Amino acid sequence: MVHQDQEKLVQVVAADVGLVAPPSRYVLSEENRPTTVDQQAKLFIPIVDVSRLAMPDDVEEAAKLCSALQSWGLFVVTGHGMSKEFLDEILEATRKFFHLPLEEKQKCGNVIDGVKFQNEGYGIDRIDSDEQILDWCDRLWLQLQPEDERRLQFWPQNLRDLIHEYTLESGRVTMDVLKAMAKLLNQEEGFFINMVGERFKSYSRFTYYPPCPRPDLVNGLKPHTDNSVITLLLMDKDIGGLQVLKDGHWVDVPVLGNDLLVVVGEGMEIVSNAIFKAPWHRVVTSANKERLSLAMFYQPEPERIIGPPGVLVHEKRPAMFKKCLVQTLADGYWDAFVVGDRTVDFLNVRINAEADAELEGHAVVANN
Ligand SMILES: O=C(O)CCC(=O)C(=O)O
Ligand SMILES: [Fe+2]
Repeated sequence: MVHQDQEKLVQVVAADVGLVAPPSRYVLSEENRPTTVDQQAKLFIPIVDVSRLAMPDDVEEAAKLCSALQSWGLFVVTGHGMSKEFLDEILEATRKFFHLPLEEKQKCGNVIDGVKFQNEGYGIDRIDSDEQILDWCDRLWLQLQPEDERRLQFWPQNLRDLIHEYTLESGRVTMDVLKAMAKLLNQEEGFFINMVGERFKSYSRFTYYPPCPRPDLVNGLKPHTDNSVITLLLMDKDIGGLQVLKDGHWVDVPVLGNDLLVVVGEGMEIVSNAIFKAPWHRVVTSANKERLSLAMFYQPEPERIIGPPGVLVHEKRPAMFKKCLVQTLADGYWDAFVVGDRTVDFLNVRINAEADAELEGHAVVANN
């Protein structure tokens, strides 16, 4: 059975004209409210031109990538080769989908026959208990790759061709980033790509954040790290909301226009032996504007066992994680997400946490 509130769309809750405050199910306890931000740091969010990363002699761009990954775990991507028109079309089609009548959207619903919850499809994230504080967002979650495993019945008609094309384009950008990250570690460019395997999985999460009468009381999306090797994020061009935790302070990620954002996921943290770290991030809402985002998550083949590779393990940097089946990480992610934990901690995959803390800022990377 699913939780009784599992089919309660936030968009429907938010549409109540008399609503002056969110229902208690969404209200965070005082200490967890998203009220404090570091106003200065956002000016320093790193920017990397992916088209330059492919140039073997572009030492400057590789150095920027290196510093971005080590200090933030995310960076703004320019030079990705996707046109403004194409990205606008995706965002517009996404907006159109979320503005469809509820019955239309529910044709892609993620609660099957009122009794079974699944990740794939349109709805809200999984509810496990009455105590769980819910996020102020609805989302459409789709599996994109491998292509022969797509379940098109969950793909909205108006988005199908666009999603297909965007999968190809964002896959290209992701592979370029993975190649450049491998080179930073003095490995050949296929190092991470081979680790994810040919039949790697990719998923999209289209998230819709309705306006909230009291943004100070709720999470648009709770603090989390991503279940991916890397995530490629396309965000609303009109309004910000994403925040990243940097050195213990929440920092606003600015509106990026046509630029994308790469976020390191926990999978990368494991396969880089914690040289690259997955940042905590969250989304805050606005009182008068809706917001959209589209995240693409890349994960290794589910039957693979991943762990820190031998070449990145040595006396000074012992293995920071146990070996783990990718499918176990993927399943554990949702249990961890519900309680606001990281998967590697929730599943006890982390070892050598102390060694990791000591090595902070002393990662071994190439200086080419
Ligand atoms: O809405 C956003 O900007 C971020 C979404 C996100 O973090 C996610 O989908 O994992
Ligand atoms: Fe995320």
